[in-house]
Amino acid sequence: MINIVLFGKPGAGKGTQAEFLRTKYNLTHISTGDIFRFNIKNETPLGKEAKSFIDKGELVPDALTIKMLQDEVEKHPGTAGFLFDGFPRTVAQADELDAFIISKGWQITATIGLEADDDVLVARLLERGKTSGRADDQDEALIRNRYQEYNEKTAPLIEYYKKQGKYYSVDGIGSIADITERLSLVIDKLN
Ligand SMILES: Nc1ncnc2c1ncn2[C@@H]1O[C@H](COP(=O)(O)OP(=O)(O)O)[C@@H](O)[C@H]1O
Repeated sequence: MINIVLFGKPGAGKGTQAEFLRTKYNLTHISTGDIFRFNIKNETPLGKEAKSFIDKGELVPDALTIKMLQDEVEKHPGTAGFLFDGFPRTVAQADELDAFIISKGWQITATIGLEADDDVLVARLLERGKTSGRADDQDEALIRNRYQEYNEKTAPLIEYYKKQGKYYSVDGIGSIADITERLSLVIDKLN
């Protein structure tokens, strides 16, 4: 069992890289952003609740997000491991994830942060917004708000995982293939 948290600011490339890593290491990919978007599209009660926060560039409240994550994990018994993408995003979520994973007799193997400058990332998001249909990528004010949320609530997780000796940083600037290679180098050394 190998459980990896893919970490990074909005636009850092988590989703793109998760696609490759999922296949390469046979992991179950859980993207909280994708699950929220799926629920919003299908107008489920969870989607309706999450939408009001996402539309403002705010984080969805912890209780809702944590419950959703746990439900998703429970859907995959017998998996070789999980690739968490977009979760945890707050210290409370990280605490809950630790407790939940430990209650299953597992552990978080590593947190890998994809690092890049804000200017590069904002440009990437605006570019993505032209084709993704994601409203939160089309408005620079919303993007800035997501960075503020990141800086206040998510950035402290770097120290959180460093203290546990589980934080690995990877340069997120370069070709997609180069970055996959950098991530693979980290993952291959874990076992
Ligand atoms: N773990 C989480 N906790 C709270 N809100 C979340 C979480 N994951 C996703 N969201 C919400 O869904 C939005 C989109 O998520 P995601 O696609 O992962 O974003 P990004 O491209 O900004 O990294 C976030 O801006 C946030 O509102």
